[in-house]
Amino acid sequence: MTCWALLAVKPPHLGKSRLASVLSGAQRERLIRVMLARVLDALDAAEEIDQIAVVTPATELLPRGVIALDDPGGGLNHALGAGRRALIARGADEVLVLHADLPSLSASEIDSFVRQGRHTGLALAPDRHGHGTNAVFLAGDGDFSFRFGTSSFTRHMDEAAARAREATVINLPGFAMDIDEPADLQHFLGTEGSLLESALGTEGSLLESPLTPRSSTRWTPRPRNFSLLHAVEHG
Ligand SMILES: Nc1nc2c(ncn2[C@@H]2O[C@H](COP(=O)(O)OP(=O)(O)OP(=O)(O)O)[C@@H](O)[C@H]2O)c(=O)[nH]1
Ligand SMILES: O=C(O)[C@H](O)COP(=O)(O)O
Repeated sequence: MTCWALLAVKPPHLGKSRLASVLSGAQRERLIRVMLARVLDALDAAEEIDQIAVVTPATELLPRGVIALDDPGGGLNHALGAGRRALIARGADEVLVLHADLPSLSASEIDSFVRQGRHTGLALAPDRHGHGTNAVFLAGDGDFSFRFGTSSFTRHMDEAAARAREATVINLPGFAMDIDEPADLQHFLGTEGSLLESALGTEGSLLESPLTPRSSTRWTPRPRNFSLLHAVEHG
């Protein structure tokens, strides 16, 4: 059984536009790079993942050993569909499609997702709101059209039903917490940040002020004891 992970990443200067109200362009690019690196590290450490491929024109983002796939154009769903077919042609028995903006995803969660997904051969990870989809596990080479975009979780469930496939819905914290909107970043800081503060014995200090829109006061991440923000601020 060969399981490939498949991601899609557009050029970083075009990404995370919904965070433009709280992060500068340079900060958004660094956030994209840091989150991608975290996801790739977790995939690398996962026992159930044999290979990793990324559909992207930004091959400079990828560490050695990660396969870059050409982006055929036509948007995310088309890119992932083409990527999955390319992996099946290379011998993949299973493909785990996941997003690159899951900063708290762990190797053990990836293993758990794949193992649970094998029960029905199709698994979906909803985001924490239950609206988006952050990962899709597919066993075999049966057709499945990716439906990322607005209300993608419902649309993926509909796609499963249309294909007469039973979807296993898996809720794991690292798969649920993607960073799309300023509120997601705030939420992430409120969980991971406070955990870190607790470990450092500095409870309460990291979150004393909420994210502030850049239009009024430029939000300056305080990187003191939070590695993700440190990387976003300092590269
Ligand atoms: N290769 C490739 N990746 C894409 C494409 N569209 C989106 N992506 C990637 O798919 C993931 C989800 O995409 P989006 O939610 O549209 O973009 P985002 O950068 O996360 O955020 P916004 O700009 O705020 O929408 C991100 O990793 C994107 O880089 C595409 O056409 N080609
Ligand atoms: O379908 C979705 O859930 C989104 O398009 C996925 O991308 P995002 O969570 O990064 O917006």
